[in-house]
Amino acid sequence: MKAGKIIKSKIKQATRFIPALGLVWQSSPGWTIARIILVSIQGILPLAAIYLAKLIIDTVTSNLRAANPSAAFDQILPLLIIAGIVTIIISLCQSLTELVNTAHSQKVTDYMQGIIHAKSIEADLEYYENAKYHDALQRAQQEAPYRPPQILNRLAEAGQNGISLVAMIGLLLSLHWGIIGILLVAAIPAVLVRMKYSRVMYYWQRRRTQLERQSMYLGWMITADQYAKEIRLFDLGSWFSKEYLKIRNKLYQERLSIATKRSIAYFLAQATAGIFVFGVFAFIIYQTIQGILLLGDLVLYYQALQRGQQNLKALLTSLSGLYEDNLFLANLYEFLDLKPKIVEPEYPKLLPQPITKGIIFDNVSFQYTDSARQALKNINLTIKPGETIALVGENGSGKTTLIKLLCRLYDPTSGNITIDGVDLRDFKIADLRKQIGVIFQDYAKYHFTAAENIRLGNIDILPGDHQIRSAACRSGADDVIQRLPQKYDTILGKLFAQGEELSIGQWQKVALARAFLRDSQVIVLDEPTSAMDPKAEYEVFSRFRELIKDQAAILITHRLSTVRMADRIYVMEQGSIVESGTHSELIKQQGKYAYLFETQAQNYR
Ligand SMILES: Nc1ncnc2c1ncn2[C@@H]1O[C@H](COP(=O)(O)OP(=O)(O)OP(=O)(O)O)[C@@H](O)[C@H]1O
Repeated sequence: MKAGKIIKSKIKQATRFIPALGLVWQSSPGWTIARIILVSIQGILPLAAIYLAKLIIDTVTSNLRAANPSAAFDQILPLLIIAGIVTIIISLCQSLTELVNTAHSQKVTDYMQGIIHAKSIEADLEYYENAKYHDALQRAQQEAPYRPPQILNRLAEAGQNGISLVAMIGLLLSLHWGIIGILLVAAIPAVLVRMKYSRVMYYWQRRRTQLERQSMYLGWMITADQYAKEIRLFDLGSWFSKEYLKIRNKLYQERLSIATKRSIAYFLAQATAGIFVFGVFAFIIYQTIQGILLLGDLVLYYQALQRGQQNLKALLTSLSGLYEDNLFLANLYEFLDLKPKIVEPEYPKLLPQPITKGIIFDNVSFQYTDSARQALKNINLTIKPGETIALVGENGSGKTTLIKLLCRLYDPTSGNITIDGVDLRDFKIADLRKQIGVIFQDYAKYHFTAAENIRLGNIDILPGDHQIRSAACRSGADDVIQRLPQKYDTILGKLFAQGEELSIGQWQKVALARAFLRDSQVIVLDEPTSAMDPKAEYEVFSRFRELIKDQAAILITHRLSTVRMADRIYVMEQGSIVESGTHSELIKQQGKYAYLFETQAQNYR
């Protein structure tokens, strides 16, 4: 049983390249066929060229002292014409190959990128917070664009060289059977060297992915706009650059050491092969001098030997390259085989519209993978339809984590979350997320137009829809946008031409408009006004109920003055809810909330 499993997994490993060919085919069937046809023609035509050369030389030799030279030339002329045509076709195929390869490569690259994008979108948020995922993604991105088409090329080359080789072997067998053995023995050491160093490189690359990523990270920081201010003010540029070079140098030394050993081993293998082949050359020349072979035969065998050796070398190179590709394809499949833990239910239930009883957290606990502590402990919490609740608590107390669970970015480790009595895990993920409009404190800044920035909150509405402006009016973003040169058509951020940079508070107003646009039953705002000026913040919170219409709302904020209007306030501490009630109830309790509120209020007196 165990042996059977091992054999099965070995076969799976050895045939990894087959699905990769499927990917190449799917990327562009037309270009794939064109590539195969060209490669096949290029495999056969050189044989024809050699054979024509032999025919021409033999005809010339037999007519050397012909009585009628022009008749002899007439005999040779058709052969010359055919040889010329073959040469032209070979050149044509070479040019077409360049064209086909350029077009096909782009198709495959884009197709593979599409697959990686789809997988990245499907992946759980947890993966993005995990270094191993980033390693796998980096390796997959390295291999995806070129390994699959390379496999196709290698197979085609192997086929091409295989065809030529069979013909050459046929020829050389008529000379001496031992020559084939010599050719094989001569070529094998180089193949073994190549296979060995493919493995060494593969495992080295896997070990070093993280270091490669660290260097990329440093390189990115040096060039990214987010870091430009601090790098200049703290004078970090040269230090980052030095760290970057230190890592690159380490990688360079290690890679060079492997490459040097590989070159030496490869040279020794090739030199051995060369000595064998020269022995065979000597044998052919000796036979010709002895008069056993004709001059045409000498040329034929000489070329057949040379070509045969080249073909065999190329064939074995393709096969060992295939071995290498097969090995490195594991990097791609490792990424493509990642399975999301947040899965769709087999029989999804309809999400209630409207929600009547509410959302209930029932004894929910949660621990991040690889973390020693529980981020949430026995959370019990209710959000009734149309109600506004507030979560307050110190940094790291678990507020954002609670929201991540509500949106099923993670599932609870124990306990459950229900909507009208149905577990969140029983709804289609998209249906659930459609009903929750969330803006996290690290909201996205899209370098698109202002209108698109808001519309991304609900891409089901049309680009020119009046709801975009009305959401902007509710968040205070309209005033900002009206002052931009192209108003709602102005590109935000400085990444693209004619882009206009906003202040942090202005970006936040745009993000808030995105949340208002979402046609959801629940709105979750994680520090929605942290960067806004007091006037803007006042405008949002004094009209909050009106702004969110009949949505249920969850507010996370450290500014306790803004949570007074909440129907219920939950105070969190180290993953637990330690107090809950209305503002006045909590003030009366004289507990944690009252203390925090008093402390903040004192600062304003
Ligand atoms: N992806 C993660 N992996 C592991 N631990 C995490 C992860 N995200 C957060 N944590 C930990 O979980 C705890 C709760 O974090 P959370 O972000 O929910 O806090 P918060 O109350 O929202 O804090 P803040 O007020 O600073 O936004 C913290 O101790 C944090 O270190």
